[in-house]
Amino acid sequence: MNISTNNIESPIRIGQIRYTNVWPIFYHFPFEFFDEEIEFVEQVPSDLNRALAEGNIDLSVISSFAYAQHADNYVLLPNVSVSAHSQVKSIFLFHKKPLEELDGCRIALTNTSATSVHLLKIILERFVGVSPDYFYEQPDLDTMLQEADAALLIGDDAIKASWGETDMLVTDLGELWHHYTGTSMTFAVWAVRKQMVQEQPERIERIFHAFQMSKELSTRFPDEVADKAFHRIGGTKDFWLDYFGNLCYDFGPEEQKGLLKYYQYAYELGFLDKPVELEFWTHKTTV
Ligand SMILES: C=C(O[C@@H]1C=C(C(=O)O)C=C[C@H]1O)C(=O)O
Repeated sequence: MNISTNNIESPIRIGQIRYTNVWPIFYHFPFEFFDEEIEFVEQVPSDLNRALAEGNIDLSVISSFAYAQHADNYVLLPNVSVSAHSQVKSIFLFHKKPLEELDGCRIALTNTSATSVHLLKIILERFVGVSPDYFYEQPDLDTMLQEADAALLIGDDAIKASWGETDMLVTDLGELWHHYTGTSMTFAVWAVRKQMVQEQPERIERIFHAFQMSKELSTRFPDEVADKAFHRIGGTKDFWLDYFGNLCYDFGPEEQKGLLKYYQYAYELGFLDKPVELEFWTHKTTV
């Protein structure tokens, strides 16, 4: 398909999460076909969630929880997500005591997340049966644990903290969710403001295909992305091959089922105002 064009509209502002987990979807993005039509904004998930809600960006990878909060205003790009069928390997609770003993204890939550903080609350309240006191903090493990019995980190902060010496218990939230529900978990989705779909349908279609192209190339040639991660972030190339290979970037029926289960629990526990359905962009989308 031809994804280049000439036009005079203002650029579409696209949000990119500042963590390695999204690299496969951005690494081979064909910027050369877009020239000055798009602008990339790189931030942590909580900032992108806010920027998309406020209309400061038009299309973004965001926390799946943030999609649920604004589902009326967004459509989802199909066939792309950041999901895990069990272990996610970059969303960890570091804790000084077993989960069952965290009732009434203080838990520090990274201020960069929306999905994982609610996932933790759902799991602890609904499945483990404890009610800790939560507070938000910058993602620095040492500082967090000075004031808390447990700390939740996501993304590269979690990966780097897991490489350090720690006498803590370390729990992978993707694995724990799978243990209790038997389903996968979707942490991030690609959402577009409906207004943008209405104003620039043709560009959204080309951007969708560009992301799909990047995803396909990264899957076919995993070495390149793993190599870049190894040089930029550290660890070993094998670590990153395993990390990217373990994450699921699809958004098919299985991943949707897991996410809808999460939304249902979030609604039942009062974290969401109303039940949520998934609405996908198609090239025929009208709003
Ligand atoms: C897999 C991850 O998924 C992420 C978790 C998010 C959240 O908790 O809100 C948001 C986007 C993703 O970056 C990760 O950060 O490690």
